[in-house]
Amino acid sequence: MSGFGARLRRAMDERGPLCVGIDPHASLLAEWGLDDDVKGLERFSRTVVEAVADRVAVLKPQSAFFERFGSRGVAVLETTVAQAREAGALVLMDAKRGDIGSTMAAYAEAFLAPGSPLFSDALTVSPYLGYGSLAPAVSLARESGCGLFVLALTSNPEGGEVQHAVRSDGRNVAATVLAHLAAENAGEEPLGSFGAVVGATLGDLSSYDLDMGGALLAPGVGAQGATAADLPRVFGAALPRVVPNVSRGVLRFGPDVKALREAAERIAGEVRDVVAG
Ligand SMILES: O=c1ccn([C@@H]2O[C@H](COP(=O)(O)O)[C@@H](O)[C@H]2O)c(=O)[nH]1
Repeated sequence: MSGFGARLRRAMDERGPLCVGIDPHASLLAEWGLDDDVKGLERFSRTVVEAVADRVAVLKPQSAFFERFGSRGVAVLETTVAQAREAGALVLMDAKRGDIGSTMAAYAEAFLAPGSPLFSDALTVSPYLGYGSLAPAVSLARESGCGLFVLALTSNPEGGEVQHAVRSDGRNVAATVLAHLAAENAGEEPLGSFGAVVGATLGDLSSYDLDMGGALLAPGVGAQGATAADLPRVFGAALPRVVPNVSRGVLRFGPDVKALREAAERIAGEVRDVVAG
């Protein structure tokens, strides 16, 4: 199996760069006419996989919405990951794990060790216990051919108080995370396996060096107010490495499989157009 960066590049080239989120909010379950229980969760997730897993590059289950139901919700998450991978999508597990190194090693095994029930192509992680605390996840990802997406500049307005904080060397925290990622990806072609999460909602990011060799997961398109048309202004020359994420902006069209598919294809088309210039 080739490394995650190479697989992601291939998927983006073949299918377009869109990532669709599987976020079974209680409000969406209700809108879909489903009960807010494990059966509703299972039906919701299976429907999203059926609608888009054979056509988008990446599916991103949001672990929180599955964990909400305890072990039975996590069992649905396991099945969802397996079904999505089987249908040909790369699965990015959005669990935003981050802890001291020894505990981080266990989180990494949960999601990135081949054969683990939640084995995924990539995992979102938080560097806010110090970038070095992620080392066990970086090394297991390398061994397993998986990827990481490290929170750098998140899409929420509260993120700036931590991420824009300026260090004693004059560089801010987010720029430091991006510099660590550039080092991880050095020499990896055509795309490094260590991506950054950078919100599509953030406006002009030209003061940051986004040329860090990996993909930029860009949440915020749709329900958080960003559009495909914003992407060139936000990401500039890094645009060909951007993987925009849309969750509610697609999911609100369910439960009809055709309507979900059309919504994803419409946004994928808009993204393709802006990337093509
Ligand atoms: O900075 C971040 C990091 C992660 N997310 C996650 O992406 C989706 C966004 O969902 P929408 O419905 O498209 O708003 C969700 O799972 C978040 O936890 C993010 O929004 N921002």
